[in-house]
Amino acid sequence: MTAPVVTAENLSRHYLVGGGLFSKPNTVRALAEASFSIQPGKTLAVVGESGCGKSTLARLVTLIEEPTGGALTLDGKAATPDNWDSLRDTVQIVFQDPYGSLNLRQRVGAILEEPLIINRPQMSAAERTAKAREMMQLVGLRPEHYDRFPHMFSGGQRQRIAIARALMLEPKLLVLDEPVSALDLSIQSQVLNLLMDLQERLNLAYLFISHDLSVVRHVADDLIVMYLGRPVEFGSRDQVFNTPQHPYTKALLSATPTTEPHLRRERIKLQGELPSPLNVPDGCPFAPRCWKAQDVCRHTRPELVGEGHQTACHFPEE
Ligand SMILES: Nc1ncnc2c1ncn2[C@@H]1O[C@H](COP(=O)(O)OP(=O)(O)OP(=O)(O)O)[C@@H](O)[C@H]1O
Repeated sequence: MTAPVVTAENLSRHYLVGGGLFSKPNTVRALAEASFSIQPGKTLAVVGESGCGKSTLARLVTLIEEPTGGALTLDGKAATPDNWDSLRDTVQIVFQDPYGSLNLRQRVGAILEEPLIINRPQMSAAERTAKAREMMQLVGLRPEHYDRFPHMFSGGQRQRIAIARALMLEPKLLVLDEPVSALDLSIQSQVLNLLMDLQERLNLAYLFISHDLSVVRHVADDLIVMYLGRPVEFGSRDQVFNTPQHPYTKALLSATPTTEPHLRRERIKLQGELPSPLNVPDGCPFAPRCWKAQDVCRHTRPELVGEGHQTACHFPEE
């Protein structure tokens, strides 16, 4: 088995908010104890409702923020702030909104070449241009697009520019943070197909963050389901979609439209609101909304257990 491109062990991030002269700050537990690894050429999807910690995880893996706990290994090297600069080429990110993530005053050529100017100062202008043109072709942009501005493109094409920019430094891992959520449904599948094609050609590892399980079903090899900053289920795509073990996963899947009869489920309507990450329940974080919850769930937090397919639940589905 080849070495994973990224390994996270109990990766955690909390934030201190509020507080003042006479009051202590509160702790927001944005991400707690996330563990996973991704092999070259494979996709790990992270799913969950808004606020469950997906973007926090993306920021930690792309070395934008430091974890407050746990360890991250990129390309076989422990990632600590001391060596972040040497690891930045390994991982790049594509954001949800290509309009917001591209500099609208720059032409496509300049957008693509900027990472090389910063990170490959030894490269000549001609080499940078050649690389930009190569990446444009790889993502399906035409040569004449090199001199155009982002506002002259459709949403799908802008996301192609963002993907090309992310590939300029030849990363081994792409963090895709809701990469198709802002696109029309008809364009989503084009961009997803492009991403899958690039993965195969370049043997890229993907950390694919999404709230949309129907998108995830197309792209994921493995899946982490997050709830209130914690992984509650982990498994292969087939394990999680065909035999979900955590009640929260079942509820999410029941709300996902599918054309496959064997995956259709009776709709489970979750009661109550997602609790605040400022006030995470003592026991299982899902207990206040869970129809199976017993006393033990309200007092003892279940660990993620299992061989391969793992669940953090005292009463998992059989
Ligand atoms: N810098 C910060 N300071 C304080 N709290 C934060 C900070 N960043 C994130 N949080 C909180 O951490 C929790 C997780 O946020 P995060 O953005 O990771 O969730 P998410 O799953 O990506 O949600 P969304 O899909 O809405 O972006 C949220 O409750 C958020 O308010």
